[in-house]
Amino acid sequence: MSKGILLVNLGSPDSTDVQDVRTYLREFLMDPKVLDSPWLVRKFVVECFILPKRPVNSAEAYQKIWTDEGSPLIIYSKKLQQKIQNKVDAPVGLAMRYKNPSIAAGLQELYDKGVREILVIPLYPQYTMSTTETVVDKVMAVQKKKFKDVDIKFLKAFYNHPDYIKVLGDSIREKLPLQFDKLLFSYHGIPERHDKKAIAFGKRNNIKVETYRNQCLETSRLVAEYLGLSEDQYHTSFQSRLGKDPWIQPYTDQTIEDFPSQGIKNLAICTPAFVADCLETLEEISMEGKALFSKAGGENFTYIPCLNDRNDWIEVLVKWINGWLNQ
Ligand SMILES: C=CC1=C(C)c2cc3[nH]c(cc4nc(cc5[nH]c(cc1n2)c(C)c5CCC(=O)O)C(CCC(=O)O)=C4C)c(C)c3C=C
Ligand SMILES: [Fe+2]
Ligand SMILES: [Fe+2]
Repeated sequence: MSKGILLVNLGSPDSTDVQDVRTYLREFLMDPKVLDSPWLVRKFVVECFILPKRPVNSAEAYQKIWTDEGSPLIIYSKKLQQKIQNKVDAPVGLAMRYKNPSIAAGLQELYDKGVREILVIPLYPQYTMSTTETVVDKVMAVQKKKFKDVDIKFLKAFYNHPDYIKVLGDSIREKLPLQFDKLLFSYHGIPERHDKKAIAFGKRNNIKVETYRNQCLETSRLVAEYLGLSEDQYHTSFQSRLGKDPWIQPYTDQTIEDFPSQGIKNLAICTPAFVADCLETLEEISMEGKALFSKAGGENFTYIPCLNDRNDWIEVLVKWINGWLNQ
């Protein structure tokens, strides 16, 4: 049976127009694995409280990072796909969980090439319901509807995989200034409730489930160990919270604001929940985070880019893919 690969990332709006941002946010936030309240409550909250105003602010934020070629997240994901395609002997597709290119289109393209066995690679190092799980749900729903004769496997979360830790560590070492007071690992946050649900699921099914927060802490610990950093040289925090519910802590914005008063004036920051630079890294951290730090009295702020299309990252993905292709 012919094998193929589907890389899946989160997705971006089709353009920075408010209306395109609104449709993107509607699809994203109506996902029950993202806003996990009952459908009617979710619909009410999204349509009445979020969609009237947020798309205007989000569109403005997207305009700051958008390039002539489009959204950085999509551009880096396409580069990743092309570079991997040049190195593996099987079709490599690309899809986004929200908006375009859709998961249905990605699967269709592979199907049209005769592929009947697919390895889906959710481009998220850490597993949680709003990352890997929603990709699995969507792929399986489309498979059930349109591609019943296709066998699908998923790459596991790789937050602690030695190959990933090595490339992440190397990418950080290359950009880490000689003098820095703290290296901050800032991960996308999630509501605390999502981790509690994961724990409850583990207990019900008598299996060990690592919370998303613990996976993030473990990524930081392993990278720090790889780089030979002591505990007081690095810290972990969580960004991008939405709504009034408690999200996993500590929060990145508060952490950045508090650092200068603790004598941390030279800050380096990396964002390992994202394999590709995107709105959350380029605008929220590299621009807004830097401004917050400087306003609070910080002096030097170094943003360390995501893995994007680095050659060593491509080599790792190619190694994992070949491992599956040669099974
Ligand atoms: C990397 C992991 C991510 C997790 C976990 C995650 C959870 C999560 N996100 C929202 C709400 C929003 N996130 C937004 C942007 C965004 N989120 C991720 C990744 C994760 N999200 C990425 C890569 C991006 C950037 C996309 C891009 O086009 O560059 C946005 C949109 C922007 C905005 O309006 O702020 C929202 C909204 C929730 C509620 C959530 C967990 C429940
Ligand atoms: Fe998000
Ligand atoms: Fe954000």
